[in-house]
Amino acid sequence: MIEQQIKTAIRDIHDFPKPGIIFKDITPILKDPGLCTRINDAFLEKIKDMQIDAVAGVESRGFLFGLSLATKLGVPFIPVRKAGKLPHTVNQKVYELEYGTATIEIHTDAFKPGDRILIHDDLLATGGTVTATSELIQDMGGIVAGFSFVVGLSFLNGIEKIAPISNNIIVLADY
Ligand SMILES: O=P(O)(O)OC[C@H]1O[C@H](OP(=O)(O)OP(=O)(O)O)[C@H](O)[C@@H]1O
Ligand SMILES: Nc1ncnc2[nH]cnc12
Repeated sequence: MIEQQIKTAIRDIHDFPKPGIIFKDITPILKDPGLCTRINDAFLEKIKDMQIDAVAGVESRGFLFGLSLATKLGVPFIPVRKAGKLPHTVNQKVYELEYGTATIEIHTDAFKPGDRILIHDDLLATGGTVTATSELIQDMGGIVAGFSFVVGLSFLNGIEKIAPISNNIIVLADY
């Protein structure tokens, strides 16, 4: 089963990037092309009835499967980047982190108003990053069609945070 295969591949790194955090390292997945293909296929099977016009992937680990999903679906990929990285004109959203704030940006011409967008990231923790992404997409006239994650940390209640935005939430491996 795909969930078990993902969990077997992922390694826990204790106290990274700071004391007390157990970091879910997905890089062993990337060394296994067969597993990457099965992850893509699992997403595609769950996404197929969502009528997606574009996939938005969140920097940086959201780019890994986000682009391959968009390519397989035959739709555009939208890079959602941290402030100052995108070269063309941008719209931006400032959001709260555990301490301080962060800013994400999307190119102003990344999609059309009314487009149905799947937001993809490698991991759902508190849901702060994808909530800010959703708000930015909605401010720009897009519709959040759903979310997809390789990993979910359900003890951080991210699903409760994002469910009011869209109930189409795909998590392949839940902790
Ligand atoms: O649900 P949240 O609490 O918002 O946390 C999840 C986000 O945190 C990680 O990204 P990070 O900021 O570490 O950046 P990276 O992908 O560039 O490593 C992860 O890839 C998600 O984007
Ligand atoms: N525990 C964790 N492991 C990997 N990425 C994360 N992003 C936020 N929390 C994380």
